[in-house]
Amino acid sequence: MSKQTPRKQSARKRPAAKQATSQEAAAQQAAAKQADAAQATGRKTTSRKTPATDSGAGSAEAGGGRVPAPAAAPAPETDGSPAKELSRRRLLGTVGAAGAAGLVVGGAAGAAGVAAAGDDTPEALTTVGSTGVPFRAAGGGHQAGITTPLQAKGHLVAFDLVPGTDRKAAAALLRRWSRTAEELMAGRAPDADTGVALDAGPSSLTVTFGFGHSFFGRTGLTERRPVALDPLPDFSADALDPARSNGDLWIQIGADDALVAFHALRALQKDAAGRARLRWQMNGFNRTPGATAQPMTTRNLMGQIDGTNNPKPSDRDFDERIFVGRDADQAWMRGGSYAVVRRIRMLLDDWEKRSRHDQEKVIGRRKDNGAPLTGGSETTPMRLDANRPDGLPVIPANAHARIAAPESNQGAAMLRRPFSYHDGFREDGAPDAGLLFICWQADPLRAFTQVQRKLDRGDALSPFLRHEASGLFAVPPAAEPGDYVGQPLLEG
Ligand SMILES: C=CC1=C(C)c2cc3[nH]c(cc4nc(cc5[nH]c(cc1n2)c(C)c5CCC(=O)O)C(CCC(=O)O)=C4C)c(C)c3C=C
Ligand SMILES: [Fe+2]
Repeated sequence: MSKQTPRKQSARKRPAAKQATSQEAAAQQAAAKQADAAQATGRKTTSRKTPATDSGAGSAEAGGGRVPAPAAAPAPETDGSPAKELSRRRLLGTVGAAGAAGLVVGGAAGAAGVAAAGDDTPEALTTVGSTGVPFRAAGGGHQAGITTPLQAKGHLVAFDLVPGTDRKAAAALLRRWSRTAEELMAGRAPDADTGVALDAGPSSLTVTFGFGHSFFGRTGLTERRPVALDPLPDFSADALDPARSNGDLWIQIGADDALVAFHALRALQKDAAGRARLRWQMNGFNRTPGATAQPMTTRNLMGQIDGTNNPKPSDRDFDERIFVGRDADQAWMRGGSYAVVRRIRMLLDDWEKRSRHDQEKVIGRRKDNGAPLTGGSETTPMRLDANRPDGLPVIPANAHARIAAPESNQGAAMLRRPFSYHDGFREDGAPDAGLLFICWQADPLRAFTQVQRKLDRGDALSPFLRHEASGLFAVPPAAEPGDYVGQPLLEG
């Protein structure tokens, strides 16, 4: 990894003499300067309003998309073409993606903030908070949270319907959840708000809804259950906890602010009262946008750059691989995707005892910059056929990246969009930490199951992992204007 440049601290310091001014004057001065800085950078000055006071501007359909970066300078490694730049930034988890929007916007805002503030006013360091993602998409568009850049904080939560919740009651729940998600993603407070996120903007919040296999039996919709939701097979390395696996309904929440993410989790849980009961919940995190000197692919808790060879939205076959096509057996899933969720604990005590050289052979890529062991940079394709002078492959035969690659799996590909997790320490002192592995695909049998079967037969990474929980969810397309998520299933 390239060395990071030291962060600028200047805008945060206040000279002692100025601190002595009256609180009121200081507050007025700060407000005026923040308004100036916000005007200069195009940021919203306040963003979270109660529905009663909000005029409706900024609703998800009407401009609730990403707040554009003022004169967004292209990130350093761009190839310049606007289309490629857009797909590069939109691409989650890959170079320039996870924090791209935040970093570019933040960079511009930070610079303007320092210039406008002089040296006595605390300024927002970035505009991460003002970035919004639309909830709705017309014409069978995808739900947010699939191709959205990775966020810094995530919650995964599964619910089971309570006895007596029939199809009609389930529909009412999805309608209520959709309304709440739309409000929150636009930076507005939902009904009976707790106030937890009052001062924050939408912070790239996404709320993504999915249906589990058991949902269909409970609601009398078994004929509408897609074949692709058939349970995943058992794998030899599984040590799954059924209580933390599957579920009737699944929600993925992601945001670049922990309070915004928790606020959404709590609001959605309260919405479910009387209709669905929490089954399991997991908390995850990723790099904070702007934490690295330049946008780069995130790292996992083993220290590897993780997400490099994800399919890219600019790939010819991206949609076909990741999203359900027009010929799907269930029309309500067209434009949707299937999420496989695995809680994978990392045996970090064992892993960290290995030399960097050994760790690199386990993956087949360098740890510092993610480049394949066959050379080049992170984005250089792996040369799986390259041999060392002694005739052995440069990328070992059991290297994780070799075994998982589409070339080794009849072209199978999935979009990996994980969160790391850390739930304290186990009795033996080992961290209870790892990856909330989430992957998206049009057909789980041909993507996740195909690849996991292969890994399960003995890739070099598996001895350092324990799969502890699992779920498979059908994630329908985004709600059309006026609809709620899953309406074509529940009312079709
Ligand atoms: C069944 C699918 C996969 C599981 C489960 C999985 C777990 C897992 N992976 C890493 C770390 C890395 N994986 C990398 C690449 C990679 N992994 C999968 C699939 C699964 N990984 C695929 C399809 C690929 C891409 C292969 C390719 O086309 O080259 C890498 C290399 C960098 C990258 O491309 O992302 C790392 C590192 C961990 C730590 C883990 C479980 C905790
Ligand atoms: Fe992997």
